[in-house]
Amino acid sequence: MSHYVALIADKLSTAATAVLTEDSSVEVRHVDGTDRPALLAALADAHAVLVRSATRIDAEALAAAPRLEVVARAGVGLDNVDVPAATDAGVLVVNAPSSNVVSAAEHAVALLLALARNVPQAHGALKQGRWARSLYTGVELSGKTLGVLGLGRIGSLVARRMAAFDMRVVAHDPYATEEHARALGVRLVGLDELLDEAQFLTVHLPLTDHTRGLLGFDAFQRVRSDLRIVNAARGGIIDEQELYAALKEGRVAGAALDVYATEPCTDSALFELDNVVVTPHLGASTPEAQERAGTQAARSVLDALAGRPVPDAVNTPANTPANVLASAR
Ligand SMILES: NC(=O)C1=CN([C@@H]2O[C@H](COP(=O)(O)OP(=O)(O)OC[C@H]3O[C@@H](n4cnc5c(N)ncnc54)[C@H](O)[C@@H]3O)[C@@H](O)[C@H]2O)C=CC1
Ligand SMILES: O=C(O)CCC(=O)C(=O)O
Repeated sequence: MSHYVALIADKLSTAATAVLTEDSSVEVRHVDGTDRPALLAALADAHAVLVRSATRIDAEALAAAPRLEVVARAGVGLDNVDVPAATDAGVLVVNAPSSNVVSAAEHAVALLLALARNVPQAHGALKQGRWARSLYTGVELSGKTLGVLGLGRIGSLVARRMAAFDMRVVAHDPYATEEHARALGVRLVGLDELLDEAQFLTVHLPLTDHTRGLLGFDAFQRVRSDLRIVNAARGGIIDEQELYAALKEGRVAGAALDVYATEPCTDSALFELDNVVVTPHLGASTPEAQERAGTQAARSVLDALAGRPVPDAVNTPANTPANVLASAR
C-alpha cells in the first residue's frame, strides 16, 4: 500500500489535518517553513507540502523534494510559490482561490473605514488619556470616488460593499468585462483615470512581474492630494519608499496597509507616520477563512495523490493534473 508524507509548513487550521488523515495512506508531518534548513530537510521525504504565505517554495525547495507531487497553497496568492519551476519539475500546484476572499474583502473595508475616521489613532490616544476630538476629525465616504485596482474576486466584493456606502466606484482591470462591472454598479476606467479621480484607492491585484511597483513615483505624482490608499493585496505592488515620500510631502492623505514588501515587517519608516494605519497581514486571519483554506487545500492534496482531477490546479494548461502526476511518479 502506498505511503505518502504530507508536510504542513505554515500554521493551518486543525481541520486540514483532519481531512488529510481521512486517508490512512497519508502521514502528516509539521515543519516551520520559515526555518529554511528545517524546511529543506523535511522536504526530502514529502509527497505533498501545504503552505500559507510565509513559506517560500522556490526552485531550491523543489530541488530538495525529489518525491514531491503537489504544492498546496491554503489561500489565494501564489507569489511565494515558483509555479513555472514546479511545472518544470512535474509538480502540481493548487491554491484555494475562494476560501478567504470574504475575509480579505471585509478586512479591506475595515481598513478603509479605520483610515477615513482615524479610528486606530483616536483609540490609541484615548487609551493614553487624551480626548483628541479635533485632531482626529475624519472624512465621509458617501459621494466620494473609490478606485478599485483589480476587479477580481476580492476587488468585486469590496466594490459591492462600498457601493452600499454610496461611494462612486470606478475600477481598473484589463481583464474584467463591462458586463461584470455593470452588475456591480462599477465603471471600468484606464489606470491613469483611476489615479486621477480616486479619493480612496483599494488594491486587489496579484503580485507578479507586471504589478510589482505599479504604484510608485509616477502614480503618486498624478493622484489627488486627498487620496487615501488601502492595500490588503501584496506589499510589493506599492513602492514603500515612494509611498512614504508622498505621505510625508502631503501628496497622499493617508494609507492603510495589511501587507509589506518584506514580511514579517516590524520596522518600517511608514509606521512612524500618523496618517498610516497598519495590520500584520491579517486579511485571511479568521477561523472561517482558515477552515475553508485548510480543508480545500487538504482535499486537493488527497485528490492529487490519488490521481484524481484537481479543480483548483494552477499549473499551465499543457501540464494537466494527469500529465504532471504521471511525470512525477
Ligand atoms: N491580505 C490577505 O490576507 C490576502 C491577500 N490576498 C491577495 O489579494 C490578491 C487578489 O486576490 P483575488 O481577488 O482573489 O484574485 P483574483 O485573481 O480574483 O483578482 C485579481 C484581479 O487582478 C486583475 N489584474 C491582474 N493584473 C492586473 C493589472 N496589471 N492591472 C489591473 N488589474 C489586474 C485580474 O484581472 C483579476 O481580475 C491575491 O493575489 C493575494 O495576493 C488574497 C487573500 C488574502
Ligand atoms: O494565509 C494567509 O494568512 C495569507 C492569505 C493571503 O495573503 C492569500 O491567501 O493570498
